[in-house]
Amino acid sequence: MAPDRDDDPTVRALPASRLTARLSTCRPRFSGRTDPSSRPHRSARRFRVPLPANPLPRNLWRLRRYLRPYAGQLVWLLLAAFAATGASIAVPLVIRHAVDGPIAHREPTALLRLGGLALLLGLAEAALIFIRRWVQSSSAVGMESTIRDDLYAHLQRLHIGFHDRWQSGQLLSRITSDLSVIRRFLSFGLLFLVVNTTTFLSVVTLLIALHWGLGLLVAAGAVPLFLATRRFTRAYLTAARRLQDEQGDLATLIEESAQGLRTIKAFGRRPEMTRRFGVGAHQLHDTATGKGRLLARTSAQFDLIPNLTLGAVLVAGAVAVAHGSLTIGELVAFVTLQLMLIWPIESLAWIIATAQEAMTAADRIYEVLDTRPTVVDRPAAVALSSAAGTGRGDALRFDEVWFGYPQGAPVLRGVELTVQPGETLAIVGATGCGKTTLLSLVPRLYDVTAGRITLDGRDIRDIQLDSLRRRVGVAFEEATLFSMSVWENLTLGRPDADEDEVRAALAVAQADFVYDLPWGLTTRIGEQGLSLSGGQRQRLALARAVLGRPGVLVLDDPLSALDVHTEALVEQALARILRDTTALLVVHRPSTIALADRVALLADGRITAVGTHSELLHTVPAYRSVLSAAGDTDDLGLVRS
Ligand SMILES: Nc1ncnc2c1ncn2[C@@H]1O[C@H](COP(=O)(O)OP(=O)(O)OP(=O)(O)O)[C@@H](O)[C@H]1O
Repeated sequence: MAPDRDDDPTVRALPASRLTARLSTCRPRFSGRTDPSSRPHRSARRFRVPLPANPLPRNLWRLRRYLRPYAGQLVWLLLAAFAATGASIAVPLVIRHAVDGPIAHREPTALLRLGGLALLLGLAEAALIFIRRWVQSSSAVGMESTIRDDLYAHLQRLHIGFHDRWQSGQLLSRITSDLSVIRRFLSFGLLFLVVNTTTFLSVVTLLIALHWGLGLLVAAGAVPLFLATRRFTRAYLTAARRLQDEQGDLATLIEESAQGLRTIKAFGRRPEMTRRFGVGAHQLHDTATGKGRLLARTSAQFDLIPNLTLGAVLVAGAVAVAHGSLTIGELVAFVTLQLMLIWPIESLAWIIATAQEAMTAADRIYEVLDTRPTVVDRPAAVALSSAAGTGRGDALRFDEVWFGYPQGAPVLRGVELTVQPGETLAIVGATGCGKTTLLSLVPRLYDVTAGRITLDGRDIRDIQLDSLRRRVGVAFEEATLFSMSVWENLTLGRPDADEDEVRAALAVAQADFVYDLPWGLTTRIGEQGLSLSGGQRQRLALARAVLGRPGVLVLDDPLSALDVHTEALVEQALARILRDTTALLVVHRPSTIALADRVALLADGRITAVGTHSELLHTVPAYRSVLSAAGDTDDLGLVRS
């Protein structure tokens, strides 16, 4: 049975417009950072997982659970496929009877009957192939979408540390092209493997039954096929993997170029990026060509072997007919049956190639699925009673907190800090000292390496994550907005928020501009909110954080992108919110310190001073120097007064 040519990856040309969608993946790669103090660039961290010495389809086999819901359909599919093969095998046997019977004895009525039977068999085969394809498409697509749902849900569960390490282009390609490779194998490759093997065995058995000597000659063709297959599988697995690695690299490059287009253009780096892309694309082209040639070489051997045996059978068959040990009808049937073996043998290289690609694709998918989330609910974790919106606030305490990123020196080294209920505490420190890191620990984006953080006296790891994150409102300096409506962006953490709450949050963040957007709150904002200015994005992110007045607010320099006038207005409104909320603010600009009741100075991974702004200004020289480095003296004067 011939594989559908459309699904043969070596046959189909890849339109350029579908490049990103089809870009495949590589394993996560990590090369370590040369400078541990610098923020790592995600694409620079790479690690390669070497191919196992004896690659086994273990992970592909693990995917069988996704086949289970389609077991009934698969049975029908196989029955239809086997029946179609049976019908096509029966035709040569009918021809044999026709040649040795009605044709030899000139009996037109019997010939007509046998001709009609052959026609019916042909029609039955066509109908069965249609049924097989119909069932095949629905089960394969359903299976693919279930695996995709699971993978996406798992990615959402995984901790931030995982996403720090993995290039998003790699994840994207796993969830798109790797799954397509697996679908292609499960729906076509596997089916053809089963059907073609069965066809081969049944036809060879029939051939031996027709004439054992000639039959064994055909069966002997399997030996060189087996040897060629062994050589091919090993080499192809390596080539397929290399290609997927390079596709992943290129996908990442395209993704980063698209995201950083403004920077690339502003710095006039277009030619350099084009050159880098050219190098990657060229390498990919060479690897793909090498892989294609490997397949072409093996396919040629697979084409040659059945044709050589066919030639040998014709000569030996003619001799057998001459000696009377074979009738002409038997020889015609023998040769017709043998012709049926050509495609199953020729397609073997394609099937093996598809299987190899599916094996590596399954490996890559399980590299993600097998990663366990490390930031999870403890078994006895409790849900917080909903105090959000009551204005009660919670006491937040950092108790001898240590934290370091993997493969880096500790960023926080025994932080001791208490934020009283309803208090606003500002964290000040030199750039890169760990302020954002400290904030990220509160909603448990990362877990502390040692020590503990408590909320109302309870270790935050003993609080259910969902419940903790509902209580803690967060806005980071880089305001991330999604390709959704303004409303959806605002209510991301509070889908149950009503219109009044949204209006109040927008008022606090001075983000009323959203009502002037073409469709108001239903306006869809572009990818990452790019159609909005930096200040507008920041105000929306702030509104999202304060929506529903969370008990704890964690804000990372929330006003940095605002002009002085808007900043003053936001500060006024925010001050009212902060009055009865426990808040931790990272502050870069001295003017924002006015929002805080107290200030803590973070230096060398520790809190080295805590007090009111004026206390620190007068008594801590390091505080003065951090602030004067961050703002002008007017700002300091403003706060001082
Ligand atoms: N995801 C990460 N993986 C590894 N290291 C990181 C990561 N994020 C930050 N770091 C490192 O941790 C240190 C503290 O970074 P952090 O962003 O917390 O500093 P910061 O005080 O907020 O800086 P800034 O004032 O410039 O915003 C830096 O050395 C940084 O390179």
